[in-house]
Amino acid sequence: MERNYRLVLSCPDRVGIVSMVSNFISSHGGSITDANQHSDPLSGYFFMRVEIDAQSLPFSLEKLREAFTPIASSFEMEWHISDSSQPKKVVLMASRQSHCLADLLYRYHSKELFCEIPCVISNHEDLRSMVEWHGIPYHCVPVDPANKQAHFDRVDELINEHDADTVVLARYMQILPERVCERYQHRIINIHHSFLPSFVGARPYHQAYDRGVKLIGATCHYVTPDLDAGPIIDQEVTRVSHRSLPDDMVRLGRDVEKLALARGLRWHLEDRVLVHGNKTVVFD
Ligand SMILES: Nc1nc2c(c(=O)[nH]1)N[C@@H](CN(C=O)c1ccc(C(=O)N[C@@H](CCC(=O)O)C(=O)O)cc1)CN2
Repeated sequence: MERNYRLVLSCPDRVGIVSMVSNFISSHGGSITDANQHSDPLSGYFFMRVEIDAQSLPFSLEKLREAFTPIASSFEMEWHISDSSQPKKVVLMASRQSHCLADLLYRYHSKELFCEIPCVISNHEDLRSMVEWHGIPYHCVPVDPANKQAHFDRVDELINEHDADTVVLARYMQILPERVCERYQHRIINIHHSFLPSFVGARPYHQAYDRGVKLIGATCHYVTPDLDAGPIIDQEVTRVSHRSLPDDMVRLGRDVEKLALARGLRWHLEDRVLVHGNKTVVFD
């Protein structure tokens, strides 16, 4: 597999950004293998993602970062450069529902998702055997409703111990405290089982049934302290009708939840998601 450096940036829009970035790369003999850009007319912000063939540059990733820093500063860029050959460490979290976790474990096991999964954390024992079949450590951290803090302290400790780049809530059904959300800002991904912003919170399919909707959906989003209100990464919908009872919606919803979560995680792993305010630009 070819090794690329991924330069991702956002900054106030102005003439000359693309020219400056491409000239910087070509001046060092770098070869651009993929490039995306977006200029947002309402925010006046510019977004760019460039893949550079690592072998075409005469220096290391660290030297590339050093050389790019003055250019980034001159354009007031928020930016980062990652190495496609380095897998991100992804801690998965779940509760009792298995479909999203099983789907991600399958995609990992079949090497569809390029990442490391150092462990799975759950507040229930139900999913241990499935996870350990994949050779992945399983940490059951029960929740005491009278002392949820202890659960979150242990979760935070485990995430830190495993040096996670990313945390995925695969139908994990506890509301994370603000300090955890802030520590891993834009690195905790959740799958909400509704087409947000409709039906925030618990039991969205029952809310959808009561409302008589003709579409149900799932939303993959970054987690913020405000429940199910974080930047949306991806969504998927499917049709329902008056014949669909809540259990039918739960069954139909599983497929769209899996699809939206897997797509959203892949784009995150490939550094294709840029966050600006409470929205995203996704260079898919
Ligand atoms: N800080 C955040 N935490 C979580 C988010 C989020 O956006 N911000 N998303 C949820 C996932 N979720 C829906 O997708 C969700 C999870 C849990 C609940 C809820 O009401 N949980 C109850 C306890 C339920 C139980 O014990 O079985 C609660 O926490 O009091 C609503 C929506 C994940 N976390």
